[in-house]
Amino acid sequence: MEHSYLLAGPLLLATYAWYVKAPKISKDRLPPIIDIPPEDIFGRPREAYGEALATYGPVIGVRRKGNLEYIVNHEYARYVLTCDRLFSFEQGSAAIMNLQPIMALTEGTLFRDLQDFVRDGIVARIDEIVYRIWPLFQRDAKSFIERAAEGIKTGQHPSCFDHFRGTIAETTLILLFGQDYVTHRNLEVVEEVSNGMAELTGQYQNFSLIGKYIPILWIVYTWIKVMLVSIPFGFMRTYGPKVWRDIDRYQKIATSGETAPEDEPRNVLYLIVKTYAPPDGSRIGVFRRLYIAILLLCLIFAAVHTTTVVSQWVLYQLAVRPEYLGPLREELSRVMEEDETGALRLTAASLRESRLLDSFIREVMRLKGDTIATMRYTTCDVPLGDVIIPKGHFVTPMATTVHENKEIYGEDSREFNGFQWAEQNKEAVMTGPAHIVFGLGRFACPGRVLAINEIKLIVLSLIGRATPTLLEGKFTVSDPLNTVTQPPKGTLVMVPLEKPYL
Ligand code: HEM
Repeated sequence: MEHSYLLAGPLLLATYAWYVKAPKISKDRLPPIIDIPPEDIFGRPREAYGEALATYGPVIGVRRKGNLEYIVNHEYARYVLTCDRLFSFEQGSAAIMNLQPIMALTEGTLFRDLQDFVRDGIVARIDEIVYRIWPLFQRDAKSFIERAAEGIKTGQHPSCFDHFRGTIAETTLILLFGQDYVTHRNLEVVEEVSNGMAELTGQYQNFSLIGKYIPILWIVYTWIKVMLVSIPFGFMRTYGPKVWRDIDRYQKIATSGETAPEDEPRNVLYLIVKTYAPPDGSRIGVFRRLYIAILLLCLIFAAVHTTTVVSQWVLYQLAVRPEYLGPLREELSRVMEEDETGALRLTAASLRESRLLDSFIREVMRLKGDTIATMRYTTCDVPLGDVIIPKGHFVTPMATTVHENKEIYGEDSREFNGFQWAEQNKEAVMTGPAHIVFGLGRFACPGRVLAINEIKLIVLSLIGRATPTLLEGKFTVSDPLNTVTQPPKGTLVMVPLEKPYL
């Protein structure tokens, strides 16, 4: 063939591409790839992954929703979650939540910025926040119990999840933007955004056949629906003009030097504007404003959905364990404080004192069956014991092996013991190598202090007025692979107390 030497270039290129792509790790050092059928992954993940780990060793590879994921058991959970140099939180979380385009646009700073704003804008002010939000929880608990009492007569039971998602949405709105944003439409949009982001990040993917079997199609569809329709036409249209004006207003307040720190607006948007105000006095630019919108959207999503879900797990567990109600109500009467008018209320100090409830919440979170909840991504080939996980892959600890580890929790590790953590001084917000509900290490959930306080407010304001029961006497797990963002399935019925505590 004439000029056959011309083929040499493409051939060399192909050989080079093959060399680069081909794993440089010898086959016997790669973790075993285990074929777990999708129906087991989605239907009985704890057992399916647990059996595979027990049979093939502490690190296995499993294909799920189009990705090869490496799963580790309790032995390596701490190492994987805390060694950021080898296992990237940012890349893992962005990819698993379908947020890579946003990460690319924000040059990877998104998660660190979220951490900082939650820490400085929320956690540092938790006492004042609880004082501010207690009346909302009181109001909504009261109205829920009235609706529940009506429901007992008519058989139309109100949804506790929807009701308190509204309360948490309102709290979030106040904390992020301030009281003057609280309108019916704005609240609806917060809930829509929270739902939209939940869809975008795959929280309902396990319920959809396309999501399970043709994940790429599902991702493209939800991206278009949420990013091109819900967010621009919902969030941007409703909040955009006011947020734009407030950024200008806040920038003036932050840079004028005329406002005393105690008179500055006390919301996260102000803190963000103050942080990003250019030192030369110029206006915050359009791209920075877009980034601020992304931060706020992520915070809405992180703050509303998961907390509401966990509050439901706690209430459903209380409904099937009525023996815990007496001590918890006693604790409620003990920790309530009198305000300046003599009325009883819960404060941040009362919530810190609610040690039994704190312990109960920790136990519910430990045993609710989280499986794949925290994600990392290898930044290089990483040796783990006898195997090497190749660069550029997802790695996740199987949370059930951590939370039910017999070496730590004893032979009865799956037995529910609601008050054990009060005796052991382990608070619900404390993370550790044997408790990874909020993740672990530098990127552990920054909002957990707020979340636990909100859950306590919901539970105490309800059990002080009524007794939780379940219509069918039991609940089921709606998505066994996703207990973090899916509430249990069942009908919660609150039976009003004759003599309420509140
Ligand atoms: C019970 C409720 C909640 C649960 C179970 C939860 C759980 C988690 C988990 C597992 C992570 C990943 C940690 C890791 O991979 O190591 C995370 C991250 C995060 N959470 Fe939460 N979370 C909750 C509530 C909240 C709330 C109320 C907020 C905000 C106020 C929040 C803000 C965040 C943020 C911003 C991140 C990303 C971490 C970062 O930027 O470094 N979370 N959460």
